Amino acid sequence: MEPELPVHVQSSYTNAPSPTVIHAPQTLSEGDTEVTTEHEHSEERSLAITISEEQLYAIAHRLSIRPLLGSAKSEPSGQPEVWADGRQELCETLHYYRAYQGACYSTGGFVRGFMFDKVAHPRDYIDSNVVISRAGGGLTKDKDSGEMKVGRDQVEDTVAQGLRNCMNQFNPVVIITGVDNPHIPSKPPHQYCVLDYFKPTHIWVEKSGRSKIVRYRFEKLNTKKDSWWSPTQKDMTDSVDLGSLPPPIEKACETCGVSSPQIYLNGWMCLQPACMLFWNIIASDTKANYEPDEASLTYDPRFLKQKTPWHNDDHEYPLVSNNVELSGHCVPGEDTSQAFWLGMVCPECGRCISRLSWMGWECQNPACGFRKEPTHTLIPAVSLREPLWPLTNSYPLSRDTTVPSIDVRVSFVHGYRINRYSIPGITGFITHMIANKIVVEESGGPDTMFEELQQTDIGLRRRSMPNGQLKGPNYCRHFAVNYGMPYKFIAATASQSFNDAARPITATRSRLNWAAKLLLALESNQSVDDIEKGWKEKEFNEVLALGYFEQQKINYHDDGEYGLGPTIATLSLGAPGAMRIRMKARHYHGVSSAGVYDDAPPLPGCQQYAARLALQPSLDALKLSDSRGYTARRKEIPKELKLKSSGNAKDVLNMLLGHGDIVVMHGAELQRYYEHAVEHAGKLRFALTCRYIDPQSLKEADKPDYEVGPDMDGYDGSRLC
Ligand SMILES: O=C(O)CCC(=O)C(=O)O
Repeated sequence: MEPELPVHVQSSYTNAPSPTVIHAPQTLSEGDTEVTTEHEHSEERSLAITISEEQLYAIAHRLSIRPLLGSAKSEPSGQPEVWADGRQELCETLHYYRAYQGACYSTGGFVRGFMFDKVAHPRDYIDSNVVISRAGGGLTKDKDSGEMKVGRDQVEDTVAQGLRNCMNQFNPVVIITGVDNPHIPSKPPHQYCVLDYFKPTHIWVEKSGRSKIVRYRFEKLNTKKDSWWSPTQKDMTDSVDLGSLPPPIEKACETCGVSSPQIYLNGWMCLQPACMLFWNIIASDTKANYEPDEASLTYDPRFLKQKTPWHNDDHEYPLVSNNVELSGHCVPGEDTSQAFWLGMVCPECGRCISRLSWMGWECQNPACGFRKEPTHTLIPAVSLREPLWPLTNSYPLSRDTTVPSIDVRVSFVHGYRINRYSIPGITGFITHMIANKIVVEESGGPDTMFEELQQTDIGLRRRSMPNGQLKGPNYCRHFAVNYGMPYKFIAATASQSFNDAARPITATRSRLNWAAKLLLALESNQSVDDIEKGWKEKEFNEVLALGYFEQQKINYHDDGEYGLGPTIATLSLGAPGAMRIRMKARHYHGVSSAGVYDDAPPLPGCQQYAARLALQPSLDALKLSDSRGYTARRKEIPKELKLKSSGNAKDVLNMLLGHGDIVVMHGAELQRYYEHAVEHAGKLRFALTCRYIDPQSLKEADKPDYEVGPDMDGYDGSRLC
């Protein structure tokens, strides 16, 4: 049976300090004795509102009717001003929601935004103006039903404290709904839709099953504005205006003396979790106390529909973040600052758009063609000079730091200081070639390359990560483009031919071929010419160019994919980057995430090195003689040696990569056991890395449809003395 359409209960009882106009709810008769409130205003008729319990139940019933739920929900009456199809684009774009995980985003002690999606509590509630939700966390999967159930007691945490700060200081928070939110009254048109600013009004503790849960109530800040999410086919929840009913009952507990509001019509309960009477109703006749039957709990409409006055009621705060407007002055670094790679809200369709292209934003909504390409102001290479570390024609000073076990050998060749590092237990080396003034100012060298890369579109884009954990598309943070042999680096990168490449790409290939030969010659006490022949056969045939705006970085990774040559070289251009090297967690701890001992030989510097080294021969022997015993032993060792599997190894080497510096890593073991990460503190940096990729290692489908010819640039460092 279709529910009867409600009579609208209109306007405006509030507990506001300002004079209040009361209109009696038309459905309610006067003269009942249950609840009576009196309000006066000089020009309004003084009126006593009385509501019987029966009438309250009738209203509560209407408020709880949701005629259409699930896929049958009605369309929303409006469209969200801001929306997103993925979590990353949402969090990169909105200043009030940067929580990649979890429901709440808070910063500096204040909650800024909440996302309510699939995981909801049955007593959660959303209408056009009020949201009631359970605090996040503490849910576990029920073994039988597979449903998420409350598994442990919740207590007020930092989120609740952040909400209390908002309540005390009148900071509204933004609420966002996910498409799977079961309580949103209409069908959200997109994966994530921003509702509006809300006032947190109440935080309290209840019981659900055997556990305590923390709950929040929010009220829309600007009730004059239409709520786009109210359904076109009106439901009953909006039949009562906020503040049109008498205020909720508030009572002090006989036992603990603390006051609590009445949330449910079933009866008043003390909401102090430490009180003996917590979550107990006291029967009016017998005075016996009892816990309510959860299924029968019915919101008290006076609690639900109260209006909480705030000084900034009905104020408008922006839902759109980051307009990314340039100042109008030509400021180097302005258009590569953080704001210029964060997302922007499409001014045409409201979608949060991540900046995926080096050139600018392109709205990914197929129905919208919006693009924005800010003008780039050149960052001159001379502006990279650091006054406290003057660049001279002498051999540069080093700013690299290591742990004591790392061996460093220093030499000075062709205008570079060459810091050669070796790591105990690892065959191979890491070399940092630190450029002096002659190197960076060489004609066509680093200074020119840095400026050319800013003036040419080399095809840099943020690449998608197919195995990302976030809902919707996932992208690397930095921009990348690959030239020459195709290389799958974290994310698949469409490659381009050297034939069409901008000069800095081919010049880098040639310079890094020379640098690698130089270092290998130094290693083996040979001349570069001696090295030449062997090298030429497997010279670098790929350049991966990475571009980083302010605050973009590359996290720890290795370059040890199948088919790569043993030598990898990177030219760093622009802002100085910090390259950090550490042992991979698996080798450091010696334990897989499943708690099984990793049988790779231990390396100096790992957890329990001596003990692990001592047991290695017997483990190796067991592996050959008794595979069952070997498997069992690998499960025992972590407990026996008390190996922890959490956390990461400390960095063993930290190199400060200046403009024009080169890093060469040589040796497969280095990539197998160690990983590296780079971040920089400036406005713009490029890293151009060369590898040899064995064409035979590529699947037929991955082979390029162009020829990757030899390095013809012939750079030989001869202009560097
Ligand atoms: O210098 C950089 O930015 C890092 C380059 C890098 O690690 C890589 O291309 O694998």
